[in-house]
Amino acid sequence: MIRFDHISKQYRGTSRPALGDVSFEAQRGEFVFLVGASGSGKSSCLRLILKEERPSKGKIHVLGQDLGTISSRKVPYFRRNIGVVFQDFRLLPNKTVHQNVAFTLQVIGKSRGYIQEAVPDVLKMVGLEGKAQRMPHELSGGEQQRVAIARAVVNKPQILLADEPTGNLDPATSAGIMNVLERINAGGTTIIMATHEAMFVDQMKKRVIELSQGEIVRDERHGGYGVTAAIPLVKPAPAPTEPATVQLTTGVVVPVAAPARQPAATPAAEIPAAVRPATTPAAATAAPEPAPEASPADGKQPDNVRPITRANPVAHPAEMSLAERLGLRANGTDGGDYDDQNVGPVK
Ligand SMILES: Nc1ncnc2c1ncn2[C@@H]1O[C@H](COP(=O)(O)OP(=O)(O)OP(=O)(O)O)[C@@H](O)[C@H]1O
Repeated sequence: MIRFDHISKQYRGTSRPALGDVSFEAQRGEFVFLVGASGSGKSSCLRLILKEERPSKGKIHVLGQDLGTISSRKVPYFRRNIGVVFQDFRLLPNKTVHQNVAFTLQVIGKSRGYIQEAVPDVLKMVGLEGKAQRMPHELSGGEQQRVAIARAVVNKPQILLADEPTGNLDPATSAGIMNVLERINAGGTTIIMATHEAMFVDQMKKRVIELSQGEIVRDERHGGYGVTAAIPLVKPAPAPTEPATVQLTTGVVVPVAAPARQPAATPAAEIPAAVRPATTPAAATAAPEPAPEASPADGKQPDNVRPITRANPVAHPAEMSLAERLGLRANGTDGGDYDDQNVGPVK
């Protein structure tokens, strides 16, 4: 389904490769965690699978196609088989939940009737029934991510790529998102997820590929997070006397109140605003699945929020629109009626 054969990737202007001689194969229906320290090459792998980047060496096959042979004109068609979810949700802020999800289907030319049926179905699946007419700013961070997941899978892609989808969310909200992803995977969708979430990786016992400085250092069938991939939290959550838990659909019970990683010495107040999360997720309370998270009514920043910790923040080309990144339109083509440039976190 996805095969990397001796892939190296060196970005222009850099002195060392982001990926060096990476080979792996993911089978249909697998759930694969990509773990590794910041800058180890996880996002680069996802971008290569999506053909957003080209390898410097080696061959990549996705869904039976050699990506090197797909012309730029055909890339949007290729990407229709791949859903993508980002850490920062990337919803269209001026469109309702329904319109955000319908967007995927409109761009690929589905009929109004099809869209009217498909969107409520997928919103129900992600636990957002009754929220179709809300605007993104009226949703909690977890709910916004559910919208983004609904948008990614409404087209029933064979592969879902998730780049730190819980990176801006507190543990309880993240557990809800992981449940949604597990359900999608149980339906047969292959999921490749880059993450720093030690807790879920440890509990879910899925395949784990660990990268270190662009090389695969571990590929375990039912692995855990490991020690080398850890990055610190901004601020430790208060230690509960009796940890709250959330049960994943696999039956795994995950503690939600305690942080999975080692706390950092830096207090939250000292973290510059620029590296704080762009959203204000709901408080870390154990909510029964699949109830979506409550919106943070008081506007207070929860204690156990992680910053967007990128050692080398790399922006995607500014000129690349949402539709292009979602694989719905060829790079640089006309935006048509879709106002898709104005994307990003809405809180
Ligand atoms: N477009 C780019 N241009 C130059 N260097 C890049 C580019 N994209 C990534 N890199 C570099 O490649 C390396 C791997 O980056 P990548 O984003 O794949 O890591 P990552 O494991 O996803 O990190 P994080 O956990 O922080 O998201 C880093 O050294 C990064 O600086």
